Amino acid sequence: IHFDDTPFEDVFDVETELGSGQFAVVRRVRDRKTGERYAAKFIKKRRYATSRRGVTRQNIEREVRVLQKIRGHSNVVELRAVYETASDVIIVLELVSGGELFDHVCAKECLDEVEAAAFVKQILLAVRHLHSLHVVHLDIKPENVMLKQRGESQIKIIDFGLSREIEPGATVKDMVGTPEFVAPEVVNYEPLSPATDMWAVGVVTYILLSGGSPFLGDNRDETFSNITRVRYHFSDRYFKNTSKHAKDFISRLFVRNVDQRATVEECLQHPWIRGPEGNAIDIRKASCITISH
Ligand SMILES: Cc1ccnnc1
Repeated sequence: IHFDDTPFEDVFDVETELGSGQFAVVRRVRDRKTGERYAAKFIKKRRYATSRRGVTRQNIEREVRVLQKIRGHSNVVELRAVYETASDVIIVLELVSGGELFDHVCAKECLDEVEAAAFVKQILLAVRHLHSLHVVHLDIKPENVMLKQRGESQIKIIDFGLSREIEPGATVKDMVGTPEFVAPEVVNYEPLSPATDMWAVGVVTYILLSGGSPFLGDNRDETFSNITRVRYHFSDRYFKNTSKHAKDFISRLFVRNVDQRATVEECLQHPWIRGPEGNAIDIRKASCITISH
């Protein structure tokens, strides 16, 4: 990828803001020469070691290293270039403009199993790609999954700000992630692993099928207590007509013991994903192609 010293402003016109976080803002930019549009993530650099503002160089370099390592999968956002100014590091990414999966779900309140399974299958394919490279995402949630194009079914995981490389056998302990999506080992400050991502896939699946969050409490401590006690249920209101395959898929992920929790491979082999639901979008796509002849 690009690392030469051409100033960012000489190459791109900055257009609209796409999103912002604690120390980063994502803006849509346009390459003046080619007209191509990208998403540029401006990460504020930490000025002094003692400061709590901005991101440390170590963490910025980790995100760039992960993005470089995982390039080349259709469900993972593509890194295009990295620039640096006095105050920011600018990560130029492929533009994913279909909106958040979260908004797509909200628009429908919840999805039918066919559509949910097709989205979950793509998330599993992206997670399998990460885990095969010994990368764990550690912040899988609907806000970090976007539709490539509006009205299409291809999704991309877009944010790797908390991701890290975990070599097999190495242990990482950190209190990272978004409370309602974190696994018991995160709450208990025990070693994190690829299994930590799989718990989050369970939470996303539960939300896609019901519109509700399985462990969310009235406050952070209650949420954490629900998680460590694996306290959730399939309310009849949303799960009465949900297949037993879908419920079994989720139950295999909400397992406190990381050694017994389903892996990404086991999830991809699960009947709910391999069954008609998991492939329905492909079938539907295939059928609409035949219809359009
Ligand atoms: C927010 C975002 C991030 C990456 N690519 N497109 C959009």
